[in-house]
Amino acid sequence: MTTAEQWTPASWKTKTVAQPVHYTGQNAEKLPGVLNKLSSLPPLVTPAEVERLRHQLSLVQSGKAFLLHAGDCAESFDSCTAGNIEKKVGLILSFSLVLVWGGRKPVVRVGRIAGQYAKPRSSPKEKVKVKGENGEEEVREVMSFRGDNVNGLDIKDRDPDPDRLMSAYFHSSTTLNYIRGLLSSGFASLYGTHPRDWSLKHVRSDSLRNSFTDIIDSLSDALDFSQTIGATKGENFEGGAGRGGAFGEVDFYVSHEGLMLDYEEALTRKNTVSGNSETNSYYNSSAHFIWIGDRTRQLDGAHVEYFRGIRNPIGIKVGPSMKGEELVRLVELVNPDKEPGRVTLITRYGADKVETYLPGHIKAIQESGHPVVWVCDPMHGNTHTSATTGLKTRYFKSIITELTATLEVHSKLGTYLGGASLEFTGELNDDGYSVTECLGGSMELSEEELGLRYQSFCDPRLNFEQSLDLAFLLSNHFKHVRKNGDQGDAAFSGELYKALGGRMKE
Ligand SMILES: O=C[C@H](O)[C@H](O)COP(=O)(O)O
Ligand SMILES: C=C(OP(=O)(O)O)C(=O)O
Ligand SMILES: [Mn+2]
Repeated sequence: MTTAEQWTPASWKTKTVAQPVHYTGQNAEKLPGVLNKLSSLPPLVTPAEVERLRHQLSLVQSGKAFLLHAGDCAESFDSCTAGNIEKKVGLILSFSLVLVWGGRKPVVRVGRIAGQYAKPRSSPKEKVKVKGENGEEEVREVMSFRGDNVNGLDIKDRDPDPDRLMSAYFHSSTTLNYIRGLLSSGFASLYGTHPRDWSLKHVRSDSLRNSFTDIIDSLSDALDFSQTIGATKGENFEGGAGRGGAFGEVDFYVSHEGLMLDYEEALTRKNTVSGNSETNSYYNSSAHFIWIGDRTRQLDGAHVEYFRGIRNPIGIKVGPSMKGEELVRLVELVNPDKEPGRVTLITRYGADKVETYLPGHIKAIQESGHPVVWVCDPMHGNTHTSATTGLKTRYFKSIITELTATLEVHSKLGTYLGGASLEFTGELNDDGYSVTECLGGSMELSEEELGLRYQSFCDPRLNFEQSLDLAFLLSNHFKHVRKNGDQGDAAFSGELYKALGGRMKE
């Protein structure tokens, strides 16, 4: 292992790269020119914004705020449209509004947006059915789709092309520019939907609809009241009056998996400014927050080497194969000075595995004395292929069961579940309908309906309605904790939870 002194933005190149992308022929020749250009382009985010998020994450860690990390599994260049960005940001704002209402705590919003273009895959190759020259169907093996900044979804476009890295930069910057514009123009309060506009027509069960209606009524009343007395214009968590947040009206941060290290290195900048950021530190300027995936977190690997040298707050995905001692060594490597707000552990085991793995991970970290933010990703351990359609999907009930189980373990061990990491989207199809990628929820989406509007390029996302179901549940939980002072047991197992398919304890 190299020492801290020997870190450079390029020192990862001396290590083994998991999930590598190989450019060949002319594409390999093009790569240095593309990276050179990327390294001279302006940063997408600034050191001061990154420091602000670090600070807010340290508040999450101490239980004073909650982190909502959410968005697409994989963004695509084609879906970078004004409408889609508005719907995605709108859902994050709506979700966080519901949480703030229940928990009376600030929510730190970090979108999986403006750069989430690279995917690790279970297998580097996949088999696809194509029409042969004589019109007959044949099976061909092609490189798996690795996200728009590597190759294309079209099977004729699977060779990795470095021009896509440049495109990723410009699509990220366009997305970010529009988000900044929206939020400094009053989107959060003026153009985002008001809870009273949320339709509950999709909710199949009458009692569930009544419960949701009650929540929406109380939330809307609270909003109307605070607007009437002008409270929303005053001092708030975002630090400053009115539109004083980092992104205008409210703070909003962007994130992606830091998978393509060539790209991350090219966007790494040494900070020369002093005052509101660390002089001479290296910042990744492609996003406020980047994370290491569960497939690329090897202690002696290239990703950990790159991540340990940047100043940004980072996430680490923690799955069932992580050993307790390995987790501590990893956290030690990326945060030797035990700085609060620097490391967020995103656990993703699968609903049935939480009790087996999470307690050991929590105890190992507790004994090490490392400050971390604990976040639950209830999505990635709960993916399966639907037998009837062959599509990847997730049950809403597994998602909420993983969340409940995680909350309970944290409650028992005296740690704070600081956030949720979700794959969801508010995007609509041309006819105004939500995507159909996950099963269940209050709309009781069935296997037969999965194929109707399956638009994800990688993993299945909760749609607007299913996301609000989850927001109501979490919000209810926080309200319960606020009023009763406990975190686990009854808190997440009431009528709402049962009606939405959560697994009740025996
Ligand atoms: O988003 C996460 C991974 O990229 C994804 O779950 C991998 O999916 P795969 O198993 O289809 O490769
Ligand atoms: C790849 C992802 O997750 P994980 O690394 O946890 O599988 C993801 O968050 O899309
Ligand atoms: Mn995913």
